[in-house]
Amino acid sequence: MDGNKLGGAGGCPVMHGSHTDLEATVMDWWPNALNLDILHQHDAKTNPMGEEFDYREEVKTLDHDAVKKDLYAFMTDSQDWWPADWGHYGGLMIRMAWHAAGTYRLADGRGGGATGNQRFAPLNSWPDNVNLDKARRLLWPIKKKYGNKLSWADLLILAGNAAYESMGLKTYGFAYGRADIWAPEKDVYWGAEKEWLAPSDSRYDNLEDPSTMENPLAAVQMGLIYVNPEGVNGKSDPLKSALQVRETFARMAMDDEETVALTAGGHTVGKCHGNGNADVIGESPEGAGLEGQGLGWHNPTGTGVGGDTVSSGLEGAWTTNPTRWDNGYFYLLFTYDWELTKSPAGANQWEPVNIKEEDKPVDSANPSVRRNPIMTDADMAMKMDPIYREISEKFYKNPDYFSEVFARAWFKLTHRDMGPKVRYIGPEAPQEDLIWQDPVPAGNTGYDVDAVKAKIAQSGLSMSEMVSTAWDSARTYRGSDMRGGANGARIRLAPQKDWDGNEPDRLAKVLGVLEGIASDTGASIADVIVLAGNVGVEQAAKAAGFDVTVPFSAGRGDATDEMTDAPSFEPLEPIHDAYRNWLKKDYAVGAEELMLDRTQLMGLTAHEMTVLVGGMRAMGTNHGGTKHGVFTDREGALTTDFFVNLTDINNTWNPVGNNLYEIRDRKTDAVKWTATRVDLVFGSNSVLRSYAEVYAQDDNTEKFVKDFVAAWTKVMNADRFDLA
Ligand code: HEM
Repeated sequence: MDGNKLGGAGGCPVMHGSHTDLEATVMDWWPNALNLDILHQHDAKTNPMGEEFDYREEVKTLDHDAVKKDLYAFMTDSQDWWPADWGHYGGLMIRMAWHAAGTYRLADGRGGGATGNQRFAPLNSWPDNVNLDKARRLLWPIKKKYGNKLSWADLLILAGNAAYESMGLKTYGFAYGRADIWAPEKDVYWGAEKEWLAPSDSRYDNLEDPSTMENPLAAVQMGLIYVNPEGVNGKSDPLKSALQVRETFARMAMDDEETVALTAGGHTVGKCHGNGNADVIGESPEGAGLEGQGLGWHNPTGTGVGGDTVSSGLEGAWTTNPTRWDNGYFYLLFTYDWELTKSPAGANQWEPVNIKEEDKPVDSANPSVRRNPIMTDADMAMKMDPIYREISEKFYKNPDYFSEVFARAWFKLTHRDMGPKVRYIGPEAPQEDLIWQDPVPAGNTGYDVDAVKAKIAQSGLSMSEMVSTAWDSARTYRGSDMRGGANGARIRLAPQKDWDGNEPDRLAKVLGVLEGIASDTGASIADVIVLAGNVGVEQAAKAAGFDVTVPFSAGRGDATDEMTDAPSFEPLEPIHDAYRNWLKKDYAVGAEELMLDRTQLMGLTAHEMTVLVGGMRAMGTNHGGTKHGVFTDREGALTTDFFVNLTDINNTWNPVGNNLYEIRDRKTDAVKWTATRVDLVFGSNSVLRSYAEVYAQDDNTEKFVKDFVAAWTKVMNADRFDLA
């Protein structure tokens, strides 16, 4: 091994000559291995605050009024090292907040502004985030002043809100509660390209049809937040841009009206920066030298800042008064014809024909000069696409309506990934129920839990029916945007009730019984579903010789169809745990990756996933009505048989097609059981096998039952933010 691989022959005792191998990981040698690391990111070891620190409690002691006052003053306190355009940092702060929130995508709930991930790679160095490093650094004195009481994640969004307010918009509200992460995320898939801004083509089956973009991606090119401002693959054509804008915003759960409001409202203030040569700009923060101290994109030409700034490469403001919230965007868009031109940096942009001198904005650094306003290709789409045009005209005619729609869409953009309203903290958190928050009414807590459990036990439902229904109800939860879960009992409603993976006929029968018990006892259906699962688990533990009571807290509520934005629940369908693939008989190679992905979204560790799968197999709760994967002759007992049989050296494992395996006795060749591909991963992957071995050991059955009950309880309560 080359002992100097980390940096040559310098005298630094810490890094040079280190024997730590930072380059070749297991994943590099065996790229098809399961990357369990995604389950263990944001480990306590990366967190400098320690486990006792609870940001969500700490932020309640923050002096909100003082922070707001400081932020308003900050907006017009221009610093020489990065001067504010027109003496106002509003545009820059809003772009920063939008880029923090705008990475959110509905398909997997990942991305978004709830973690402060913009501080880390790759986002801190994305080509689309050029010079947002300056925006965050400008905010450092405020962050420093309020310290642990104010996370970066909250501050980035709050700064965007304060910027709008200081320019005259009445915002819809703001909620605190975004705890910072302390290391780059490992689980977010941003695309397979190895080159920044590689052409869009590889992301789409058909570039002409934006709906064919690879899921869960939402941005059209690697390193962009959404679409290319110069047009599809940099080729100007507003109608084609419109199609991409529509698809990418839909993937963030925004409809056409919200999309027009956001684009127009975003570009009502601030400007594009491209007054120079984009080719000479230095490395991004992650690649820049130590002397950059975390800042990148050094611009060696002119002053390199202020009027000489190069960010996107486009140059100019969209409106006549770019530091004021007004209707100027639509005024200019509709008053003038626009022609395609080039910015000083050579980027495509649109400029007005024969614009009146007084409609031109003044130069951002020199108020004695007026400059042409500009539009990006996406802005032109707001006028050229017939659907967008109709909405734009409506906004143009009714500025108050525009302001109202924008304020709500901005709130949704910046809060959607925070989960239910009960998680909002602070005096500006709006009280109104909004459908995208997945509202659930408070549930009854004053009923007799033991009486409900007794009725369930006597109902004639099988253990498998009880456990499967509770699991199916809870497993939609994902920690990436805190949606789904057992609360609300949305498994009774479309679309969940019709998902193949929920076996609609069985589900309807089980729900019929459980709904009857709910109405007899006053418990919510959501609670009864979970209690039924708990009864099943307790019975299974008893059959294995253990008396356990699964912890339970009452109070889940029952949502209605009117409270459910059905289309936005579709992405929660559990294809990721491979059940649907299984039912559709295309049980793909790679099902274990899908299971891993789901496990991560549910917030479970590899160890919890192992005990849950082992326990579910022991209880015979397979989906699809099959018996595949039941590794036990004692079905229905919460034993460690899954692990014992999986690790038994007297067994052989033989593929029998469609990713099924027969388990045979090595000596007699008799078939003992059948398993799925996902089951076998727990015996073949070296890490998962090490966990399986723990439970296969003779003395660890009691530990297994205890660990299973803990993991089960975690899943059933993952969405109970009201208990926090
Ligand atoms: C339709 C998709 C969008 C495209 C293609 C787009 C494109 C751009 C580009 C090229 C810039 C110039 C960056 C620079 O050179 O400094 C920019 C700036 C900006 N964008 Fe967007 N944008 C989009 C949507 C939005 C949205 C939804 C918002 C907020 C709601 C927003 C807010 C801003 C702001 C405030 C600036 C000005 C930054 C400054 O003054 O420094 N944009 N945008």
